[in-house]
Amino acid sequence: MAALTLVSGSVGLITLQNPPVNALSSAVRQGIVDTVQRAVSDPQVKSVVICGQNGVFCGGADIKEFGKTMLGPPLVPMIHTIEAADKPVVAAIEGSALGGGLELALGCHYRITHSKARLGLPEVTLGLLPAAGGSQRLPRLIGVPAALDLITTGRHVTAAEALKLGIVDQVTDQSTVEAAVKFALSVEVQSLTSRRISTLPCPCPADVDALFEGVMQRVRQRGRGAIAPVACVQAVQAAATLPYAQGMEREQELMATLFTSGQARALQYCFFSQRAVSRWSLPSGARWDSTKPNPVTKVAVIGLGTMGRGITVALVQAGLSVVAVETHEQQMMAAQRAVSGMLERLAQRQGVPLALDRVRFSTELEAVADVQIVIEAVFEDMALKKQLFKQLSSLCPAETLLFSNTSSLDIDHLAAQTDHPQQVVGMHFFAPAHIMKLLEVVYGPRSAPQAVATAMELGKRMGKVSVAVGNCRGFVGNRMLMHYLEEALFLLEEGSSPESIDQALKEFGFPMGVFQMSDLSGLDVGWKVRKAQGLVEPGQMSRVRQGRRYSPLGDLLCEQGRFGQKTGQGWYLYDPAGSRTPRPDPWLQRFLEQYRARQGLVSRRIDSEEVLERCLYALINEGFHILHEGIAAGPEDIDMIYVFGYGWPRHRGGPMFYASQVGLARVLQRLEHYHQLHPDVPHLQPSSLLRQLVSSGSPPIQRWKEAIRKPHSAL
Ligand SMILES: CC(C)(COP(=O)(O)OP(=O)(O)OC[C@H]1O[C@@H](n2cnc3c(N)ncnc32)[C@H](O)[C@@H]1OP(=O)(O)O)[C@@H](O)C(=O)NCCC(=O)NCCSC(=O)C[C@@H](O)CCCCCCCCCCCCC(=O)O
Repeated sequence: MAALTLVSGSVGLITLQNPPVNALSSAVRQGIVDTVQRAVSDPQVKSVVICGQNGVFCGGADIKEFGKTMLGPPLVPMIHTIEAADKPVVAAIEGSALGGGLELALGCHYRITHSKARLGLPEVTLGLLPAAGGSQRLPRLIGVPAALDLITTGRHVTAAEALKLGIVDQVTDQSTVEAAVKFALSVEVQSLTSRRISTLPCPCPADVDALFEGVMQRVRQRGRGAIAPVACVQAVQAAATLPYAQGMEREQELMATLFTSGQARALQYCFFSQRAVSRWSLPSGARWDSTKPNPVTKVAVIGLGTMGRGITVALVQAGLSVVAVETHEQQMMAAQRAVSGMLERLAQRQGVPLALDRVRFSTELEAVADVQIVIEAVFEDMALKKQLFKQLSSLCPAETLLFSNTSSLDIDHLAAQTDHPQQVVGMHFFAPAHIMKLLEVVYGPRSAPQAVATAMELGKRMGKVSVAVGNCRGFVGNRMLMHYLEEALFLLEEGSSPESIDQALKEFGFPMGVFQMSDLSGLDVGWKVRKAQGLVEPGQMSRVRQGRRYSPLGDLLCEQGRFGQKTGQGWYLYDPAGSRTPRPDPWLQRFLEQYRARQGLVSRRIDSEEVLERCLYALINEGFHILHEGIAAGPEDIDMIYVFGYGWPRHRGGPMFYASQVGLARVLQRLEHYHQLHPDVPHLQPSSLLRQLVSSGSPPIQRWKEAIRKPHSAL
């Protein structure tokens, strides 16, 4: 909806009314068309200001309408009518002007912006392009290079940058609407000829062809198979080379391809899922909207290795006071230097004051006695963590929350060491903890809802996408990953190579393949976990352990001291040790040949389809088990964990969304096929939830939750 009022005697003020972000739903578009028509034909109105209700100009087209029958007036002619008006139209931008919102503002003759507003054309992040004239008007207004940057990255700019680029005409710290009304009064009699952006020529640099070639190459590389950035470049190219009307035709043509694509559906699913996971619920029925988090100002971090340092930095950046504890003097000094350096670099990069005074370093555990939350980040060793939780329980007041940064250890065992198990929650950060967006918040059966609410809120303050998950071995992310890794090893045994497996996964859209990833994180990490599980038998080649197929390949490499990048050798060669560029290793090829010969394995050719099916469907199948057990509340939770923590290509929506796009029946059929071939691999046996969903007609992903009847903790 939109309302028209007359202000200051001659200004028609149009207010968009569609909370929370004034998205351009069909009703809003109709409201704009009606109010603009009334304002233009009203002789009392000499100029027009368009603003948004509640401090937000407009968040763009209503994404919820995509995929449905489009009703109401279309955006393009609506914006053309505004631009063609013979009375000056001023956009008063507060909060956000994004996507169609900015396109609407570009159709206006002037733009006045509040200093705290953000502007941008983020359509590419939704698998689209700015198709309400944005791809044609923005380059005409700010030039091709700057427009290419904004449109292909979707990044938001501040009001100050928007002014510098020439997107807006004025920035104000005061009331934007008042400033816009004043401005409108001042331009009522001025000519509008040079203010209609669509009529302007598109300023191009001399080497425009080379520019497009370079940008196209970059977006293809960065996009890892995403089609929208490529279409964005093509649309801007049309602006640079064609008259406006033909450019618009090209914009619409490119949009038509994107609009119905699977990638757009996946990216829009990610947009809503990212927001949905903050609305957590527990099997007990406790929920985000009925549980208040504790107020938090001071947090302690114990253990200042790589993870502890990253967590400390993230907390300081969130504005919290931090007590950072490392009981070994020398390690504490090294950590202090490292954390200070990280904070200094971040302050410099972000142009904000250095906040070193918010961290106090200590070697005394007693220093944590007055904080509201303790985050334990010591070495991943159950005995060590148990002992620490026992100490913390006697040291801290009953109301202190005790969080453990663990990637796989049982939260219930840690809670059992304390007098107040309801205060214990797991916080699985991903390295580097001050950069990676994902946080798994792990609740046990005894965790209090308030403790979970506080952990989720803390994650949000640190800028994380926090996902609440139940307690089980590996939680959600690592539990699924285990089968992905195992399948990759089995494929090696059967004849594949690290290079061809990694290549297939990179072509799928992962930033790196499974073997490159293992080399980066260190092969010794998994080795330690397998040792703790009793799976490692030094020097042994047996391929059945604990009653199921097992590949000792990783253990054999570790026994040779090949731990990956840090030792210069792993699945690849790194020269010098610590270098990040993997090179195929002829030694490994010989080693695999000898291994297969000793095991009596006949090598066969394995294509990329099999690599993807075996690795990804094994991972997805575990996702269905996790959903069935209630460890994750819904498929969105799993998908956001994979998109934000494991490099799953966002344009494929996450593993569970991908399964829904491939078709559940197809996934089930392929799993059945591979399980028949490999009956000693239990993780290839299709989950009963998958079977149930297929037999109920493969409902859309939004309706899977209806099939999961009784969620519960696995432990
Ligand atoms: C705006 C924000 C920055 C605000 O952030 P904040 O943190 O304050 O709040 P939240 O993000 O939590 O959001 C609150 C709430 O609002 C929902 N929401 C936000 N934005 C939208 C939106 N645009 N639409 C709908 N809903 C929105 C959000 O989901 C939250 O609700 P929830 O219940 O989920 O908690 C921030 O929200 C933000 O960044 N928003 C998105 C901004 C954006 O990306 N905008 C671009 C939208 S796409 C667009 O504008 C496209 C246009 O360029 C062109 C459209 C032309 C269409 C023409 C179609 C032609 C097709 C032809 C094909 C024909 C094919 C054929 O059939 O042949």
